[in-house]
Amino acid sequence: MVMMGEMWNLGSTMGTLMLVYTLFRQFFPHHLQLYFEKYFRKVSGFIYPYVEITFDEFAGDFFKRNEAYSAIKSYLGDKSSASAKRLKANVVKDTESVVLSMDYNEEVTDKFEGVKVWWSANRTLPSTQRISWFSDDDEKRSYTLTVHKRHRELITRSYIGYVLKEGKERATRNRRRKLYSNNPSHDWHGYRRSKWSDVPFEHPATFDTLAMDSNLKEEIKNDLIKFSTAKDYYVRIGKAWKRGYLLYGPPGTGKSSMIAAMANLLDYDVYDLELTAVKENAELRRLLLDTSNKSVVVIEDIDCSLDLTGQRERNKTEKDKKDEDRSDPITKKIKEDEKTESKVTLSGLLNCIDGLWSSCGGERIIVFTTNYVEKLDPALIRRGRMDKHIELSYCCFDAFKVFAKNYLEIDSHSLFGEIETLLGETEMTPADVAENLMPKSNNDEVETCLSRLIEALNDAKKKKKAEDEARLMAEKKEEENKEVKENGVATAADEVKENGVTVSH
Ligand SMILES: Nc1ncnc2c1ncn2[C@@H]1O[C@H](COP(=O)(O)OP(=O)(O)OP(=O)(O)O)[C@@H](O)[C@H]1O
Repeated sequence: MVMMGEMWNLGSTMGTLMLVYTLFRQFFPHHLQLYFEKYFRKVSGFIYPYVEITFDEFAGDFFKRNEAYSAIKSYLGDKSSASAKRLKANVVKDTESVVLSMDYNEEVTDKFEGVKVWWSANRTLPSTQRISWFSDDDEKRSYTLTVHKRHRELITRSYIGYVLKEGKERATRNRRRKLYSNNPSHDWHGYRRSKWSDVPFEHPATFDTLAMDSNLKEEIKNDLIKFSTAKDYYVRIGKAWKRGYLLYGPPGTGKSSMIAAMANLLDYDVYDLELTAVKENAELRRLLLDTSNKSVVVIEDIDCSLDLTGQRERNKTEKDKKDEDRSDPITKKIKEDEKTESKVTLSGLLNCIDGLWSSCGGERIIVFTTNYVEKLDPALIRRGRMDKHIELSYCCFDAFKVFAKNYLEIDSHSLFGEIETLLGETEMTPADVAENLMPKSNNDEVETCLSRLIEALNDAKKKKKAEDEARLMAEKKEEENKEVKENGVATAADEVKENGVTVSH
């Protein structure tokens, strides 16, 4: 009877425990499970050892490390949503899809061919932490994979490869293109380091919206498409899979728009490199190495950056000087750093480009733009470095037709003839043509817009005529002065000859 009572007690205790466990599982299923598993692993680890494999963001081969880390991040992001249900989601392209990522200190489980593995995301902050508004440059991130020792072979041989492949595919599917720019930031010690920061790349320009000569447009499009699909070709001829474009022409002729159209056509990221914000060649190299495959690296107004005179000393006001005196040592260091001249040199830039181009695996395009091509050092733009030189010039009739189609939705109009003639006689940039064509109010009819453009073109024509006349006058005057001078000298010389007098000037 007593035995029965004891068994009953034991049974009811077990039953209660089971009930509590089930309720716990019901309300905190994931956390509880992971909690038990984690401690079970720790305890049983003495008998059945587990192995841990760590994937650091900045470890190993320079080009591969980021790729592997990113692939794991993207793979685990989806797993995290499935198991942890604690989502850190970024909405991509107006909720078309979401990109998920794993939280730090979160643990995610996965199964591969019946073998269970545990992943955790870790973050190590620098040892000397302080409250600062500076970026967290020294932060180290990694993923750790834990698996039972007896499955080590399977995991290292097959599973990791599978994760990297899957992760890359997911990342490509969820890819959200970015526009990177290099901003000077400061590490924990106050030293300046230029680093990339990004925003979503959403420039709407495409080759359809680009107003330019249609043959040239086709040629550039074909060139880009050929390049982007020519991996095998580049391998065969033993050259790095890179292409350089030099875009030149007056301001407002569409150089920036063309870069956006290129990136949109190829689905590439854009890195807008501000050379004057780069302190030295080593930093430039680091920035360039830190660009991803499938990217367009842009250096705008290369003529202005390439004197590489970042050495534009700011005129200090009295207030600046006082503030400087009062500031703490680190702020002082930052201010001194800001004043430091950019030591990037032409040869440094060329070495970086050529070095980067020959050592990176993936496809990259580099674009230089300038308003003054004649100012550039030939070494910088020689073929092989800048493979294609593209002149973007004043608006031609072909370009105008693109604007008319896009802005006014017309292919022809009775005023087109007049516009064609005027465009041939003037030099108006596409930016100005676009501005005149754009309807200024809801009541603006097509005819109003075209007439406004005709008026602007007529004004530009008159202005050009006046300028041409003034130039001719100036040239004529100069010619006359020259003649007078020459004649004067000749007369004086004749007189000297005749009188036998030597005149010294
Ligand atoms: N060829 C073009 N096709 C379509 N739009 C153009 C073109 N050229 C200029 N535009 C329009 O004019 C504006 C200025 O053009 P954009 O910035 O591309 O010129 P840019 O040559 O890069 O000028 P800058 O040398 O001053 O940087 C853009 O907003 C764009 O809409």
